[in-house]
Amino acid sequence: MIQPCGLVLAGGQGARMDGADKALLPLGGRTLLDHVLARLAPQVPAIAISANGDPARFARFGLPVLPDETPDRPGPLGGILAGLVHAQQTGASHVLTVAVDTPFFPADLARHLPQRADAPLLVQAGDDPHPTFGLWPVAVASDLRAALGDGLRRVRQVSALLGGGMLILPPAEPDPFFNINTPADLRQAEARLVACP
Ligand SMILES: Nc1nc2c(ncn2[C@@H]2O[C@H](COP(=O)(O)OP(=O)(O)OP(=O)(O)O)[C@@H](O)[C@H]2O)c(=O)[nH]1
Repeated sequence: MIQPCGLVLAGGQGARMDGADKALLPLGGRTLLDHVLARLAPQVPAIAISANGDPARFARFGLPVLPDETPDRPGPLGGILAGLVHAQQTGASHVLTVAVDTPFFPADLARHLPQRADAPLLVQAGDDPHPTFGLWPVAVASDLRAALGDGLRRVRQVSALLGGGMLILPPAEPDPFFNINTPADLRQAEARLVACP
């Protein structure tokens, strides 16, 4: 059975959130990163945080903070590549990525992982793809680096290039993959927490 290293994608510009560091935004008295780590920790043997900038802001979490491998090219792929390099160094075979702005993601996500995966598998719930959630074999690190060097930026595009597929989950209500991009999304998430604490 695959025992992936968990990787929280926590970089980005937060442009739709007025430039806020989304990982540290408060939701129900805890940060988004607290929520996501609490969901992920029971599902994987180890976790790292993927983000550029000063790692000291995440010091209290006591986890490795990985700068993007390609900081000059924004987007999750540079973070995923950093996660693959880190996982390789720790002896893990795969990385399971989750997005810090998606605090209600399934608490049983890892239960849906296959017995083996030689190419990336991106999560899809029903008909909706969620490419920041995925299972990546560390063996694709050099091909991913090459794809980034060729200027590719979209997770789905690169996954397809690497022979990847989809990890299909059943759709659920309320949507576990509701993600927080704007102040209005954050208010909606607060209301959801109040309705189902
Ligand atoms: N490590 C890393 N993660 C990223 C980067 N860009 C986005 N992410 C993460 O990928 C997920 C989806 O990010 P988006 O909402 O598309 O982008 P964003 O930059 O956070 O927000 P916007 O600027 O409003 O688009 C979030 O979990 C982000 O933290 C990046 O350059 N590096």
